[in-house]
This record gives sequence, C-alpha cells and structure tokens, in this order.
Amino acid sequence: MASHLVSRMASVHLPNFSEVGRKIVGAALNYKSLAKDLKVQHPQRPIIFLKATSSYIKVGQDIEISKSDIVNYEVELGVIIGKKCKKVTESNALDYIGGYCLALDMTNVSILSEARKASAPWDLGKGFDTACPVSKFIPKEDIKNPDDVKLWLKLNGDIKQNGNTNDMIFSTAHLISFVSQFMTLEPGDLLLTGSPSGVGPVRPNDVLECGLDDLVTMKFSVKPTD
Ligand SMILES: O=C([O-])CC(=O)C(=O)O
Ligand SMILES: [Mg+2]
Repeated sequence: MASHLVSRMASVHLPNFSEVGRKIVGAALNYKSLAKDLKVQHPQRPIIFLKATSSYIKVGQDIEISKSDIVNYEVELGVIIGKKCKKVTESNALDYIGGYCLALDMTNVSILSEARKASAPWDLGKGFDTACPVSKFIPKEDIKNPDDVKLWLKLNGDIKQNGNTNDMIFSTAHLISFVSQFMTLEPGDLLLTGSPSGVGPVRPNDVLECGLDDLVTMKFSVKPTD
C-alpha cells in the first residue's frame, strides 16, 4: 500500500469515513463459540450484511436505545480496507488491509428477530443510529496476525465476552476474499468480523468497556432515547 495512504489513514478517526460514504460490512455467526451458545450449525459460507455508515460513533458519544427494545452488544475486530479490492484470492486478501479498529456491532434484537422470522432485511436491526461504536485507528503493523488477537467486553464492570479471533469460522482473509467476489471493497470500508460468545442485552445507563489485545480499550455509555 502506498505510504501516503497509510499516513493519511493513521491520522484520521474512523467516523470521518462515514462522511465520504464508506461501507460497513458485517459477518454474522462467525465464531464457533457463539454458534455453540446459540445451538446453531456453522454457516456453510459467510453470512454478510451491511450496516449504515450513519451508525458510527466514537468515544465520547453515547449508544442510544429505546427502553422498549432489546439491543445486544457484540465486541468485534474491525478490519479497515486500505486499497480497492475486487475479486481477490484468499492468499492475497491480507494485502488489502489498511489497519484495524475495535468495534461494537450493536444489534437491535427486537427488530432483527422479527426480520429473521419474516425473511426480511436486517438493515434496521443493524444500522440504527449509534449502532457502530469504534475505537481509534490501529495501524496494520500493530497486528501481526488478525486471526489471533484477544478481544473482551465488560458490562458494568463484569466480564461478558472473552474471546480470540482464532475461534472464527471463516478467517479474516477468507471474509475479505469472499465479500470481494460480490462487492468491491474500497479504502476506508470497515469489515466487522463477527462476535465471540457472550453477546447479550444492554439497558439504559449501562456502561460497556472493551479491549483488543493490549492495543486499545474503549468505553461507551448507553442512554435512553425515550
Ligand atoms: O447479530 C447477529 O445475529 C450476528 C452477528 O452480527 C455476529 O455474530 O457477529
Ligand atoms: Mg456482529
């Protein structure tokens, strides 16, 4: 990747990417531990969804939920695409990574479970405002192997998720290659790689804290919209 791009990306915070309309692409049910928790079979191929870029928030902003909705936290490794990526092979896929972030794939379960039952789109369950809290940008060089990083989440100080990306069903390279067969990935796009076991609901005034190896931690509060 051109060095000017690396320095440009390192100097910006992820939410800026939403201003230029970059995509947020999510992988669902990508952890063996979560599939076991939910008693579901491993997917045969990645399950992919899009999240609206207007859902980005950064540290200092709050996650907003309605008191009447069930909204789950999901801690995830975020992969930030560094260069245009179309129909790449799995063996070349990691070359297209520009960096990483820690992300929360906040999910409105009330809406998503209705959508699943009706075979309807997931957009509102995944892409509501404040549904994508992100950390600062993590340079690519800081993560030697994206398929072996620890990630954890505490809810009001209690540990709820404690996983490692080595538990993913489809590797980071596989996800990038798979998505790029259908959809061109572009610099600044964010790929959410799925969440390990322990996902669960938040309530107004809860505090979520999460971390990725010894690279970054972040904290978000949950506020009611009503
Ligand atoms: O919310 C879901 O149902 C699935 C999902 O994003 C994940 O496994 O990370
Ligand atoms: Mg997720």
